[in-house]
Amino acid sequence: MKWSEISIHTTNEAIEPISHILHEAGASGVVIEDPFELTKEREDQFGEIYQLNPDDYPEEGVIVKAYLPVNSFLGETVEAIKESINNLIIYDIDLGLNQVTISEVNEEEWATAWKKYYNPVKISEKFTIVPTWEIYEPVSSDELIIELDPGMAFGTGTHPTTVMCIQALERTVRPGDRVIDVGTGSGVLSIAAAMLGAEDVRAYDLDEVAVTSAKLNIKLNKVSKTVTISQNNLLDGVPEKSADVIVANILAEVIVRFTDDVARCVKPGGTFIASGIIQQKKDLVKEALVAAGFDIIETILMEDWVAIIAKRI
Ligand SMILES: C[S@@+](CC[C@H](N)C(=O)[O-])C[C@H]1O[C@@H](n2cnc3c(N)ncnc32)[C@H](O)[C@@H]1O
Repeated sequence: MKWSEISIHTTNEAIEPISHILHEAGASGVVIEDPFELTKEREDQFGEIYQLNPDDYPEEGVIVKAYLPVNSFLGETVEAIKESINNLIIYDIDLGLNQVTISEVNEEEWATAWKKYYNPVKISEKFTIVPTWEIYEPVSSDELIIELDPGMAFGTGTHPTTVMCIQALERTVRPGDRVIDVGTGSGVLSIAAAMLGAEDVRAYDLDEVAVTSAKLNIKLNKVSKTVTISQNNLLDGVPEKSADVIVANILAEVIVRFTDDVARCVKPGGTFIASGIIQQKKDLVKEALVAAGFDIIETILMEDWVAIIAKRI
């Protein structure tokens, strides 16, 4: 397996939570480079004094390093790590410089390096995800094919959090439904909803890169008549009771912050599909959903991730 090195220049205070985030993201092990180590005198096992190379250490703060497996969703893993680290500000943790770098390949090469690990993959009963640069012959006539080039946006369609959303959409969306996709990334969930017969799909993302990527993919999959993409913060400004189904593959911390808004925007009897939740945060999200007026219908697990299907009372 190939590994990519991720380094985060941060503070002593953030070592513990960042190490935790890296472990949760599947890092093989975490190394801390703290300049304090340079001031200690060390003896090796033969009694000789040895010195560390100061070039390996930052002048200020610490560097937390870890290795991540190179696979088709490496880009998504790195984006999720960055997002989780940025979220630590909510807990008043000083992140210092908060510089995240990926080594071995530079950022530009890295944006395309994952492509060779990204192949056509059947991710649910109906859907197969096909990268735009691959030639794919459908296996059956009722197979639904989503062609994707996520670029730098999250959403190759193969990440467990996305796969669970697509499987849940497949069981939930009925022809004629109005669907809202919060945090659309590459647009993959909106495309799936449109292909399942939704009449109107609104896709929102805060990130401009995601909006551009989603627009391209919507066009590519010929669902522009059904899907509208806008740059928007969560459900800000969305009219009440405007959706039969709302789907959000976003972090647990973000989901709990906007469950009341989801309850406002979904019709009574409508469905909320929440994903991007790590196992440990499952109960936190369930409690927030129940408090906002939802019944929990189903909890789906895939690897360390959880998706929750909830119905508006
Ligand atoms: C985990 S990705 C999911 C992408 C895609 N929906 C999927 O399932 O593969 C989360 C997306 O949410 C977006 N996002 C994060 N915070 C947001 C916010 N406050 N409002 C809208 N979008 C947000 C990110 O830019 C990112 O594209």
